[in-house]
Amino acid sequence: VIPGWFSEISPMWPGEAHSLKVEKILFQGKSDYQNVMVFQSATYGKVLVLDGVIQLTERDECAYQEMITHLPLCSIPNPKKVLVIGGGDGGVLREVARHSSVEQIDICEIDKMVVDVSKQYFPDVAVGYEDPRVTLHVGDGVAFLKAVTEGTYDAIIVDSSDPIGPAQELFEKPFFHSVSKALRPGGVVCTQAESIWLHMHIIEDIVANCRQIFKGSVNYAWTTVPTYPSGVIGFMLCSTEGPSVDFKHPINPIDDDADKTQKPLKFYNSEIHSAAFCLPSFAKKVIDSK
Ligand SMILES: NCCCCCc1nc2ccccc2[nH]1
Repeated sequence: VIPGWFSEISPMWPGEAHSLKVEKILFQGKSDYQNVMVFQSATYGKVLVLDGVIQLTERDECAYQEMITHLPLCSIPNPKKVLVIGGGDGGVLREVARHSSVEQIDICEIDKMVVDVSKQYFPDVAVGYEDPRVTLHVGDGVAFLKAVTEGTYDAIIVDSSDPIGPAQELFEKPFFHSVSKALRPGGVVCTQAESIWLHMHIIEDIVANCRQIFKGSVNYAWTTVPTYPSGVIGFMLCSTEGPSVDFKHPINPIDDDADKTQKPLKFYNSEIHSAAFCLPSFAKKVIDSK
């Protein structure tokens, strides 16, 4: 360990580790589910770390939060009821709130400490909780979805950490099945779907499961997030049988929809929406063949 530096060492990305220069450790705790740490970095603002894995930094969180939210919500007309699984930092809530058609935002986060730490150290991210449409459920997303009435939601966003730890079940087939049942016909789901450089096997399994369960569209998109391993992270976009969804061409462009009281978008726009679905050949070969 180099003094003054945090290195993201994990068996999920063997032989490599992204490092950030640490100015000051601001919080360290252990919840019922994971170790939670916040530190002030030298160049990426404050950083949230769960079990040694970087979850967000103030400097680049906009890329991930905006893409995971607007890729699904800009692909359907008038989303009204939205569910967020995970995402305890509140950043996805902040982005969902930009859509004036949305009437109800439910969030189910398993770890209360993540919510409390985000509100204390990342106010510009946790601002999402202030929207009156938001209801927070602290609990396991798997159990929450089992209790949801069929066809309730227009969109579900699964903002999970990685498959090692509390989020493991959110990458498995039964969970995708319960997501499908909770969505209306032509409803959409967007999940955190790892890195094409590091996790092609995980992605292969997710795509195969999604194609079996979601009878609408199934697409993989990706974006750049400098502080995630390999500097990229992907998203699984799926729709249920019903009114067709073309994820690659946004029909509900947020560019002008943005609510004036909120800060402008830093990353997402309709061009980068379409570009996100362009894949390198090694990934296309696996994803399009499943
Ligand atoms: N190794 C890539 C990890 C991606 C993590 C995405 C993410 N960031 C989060 C912050 C708080 C709660 C859930 C979260 N999920």
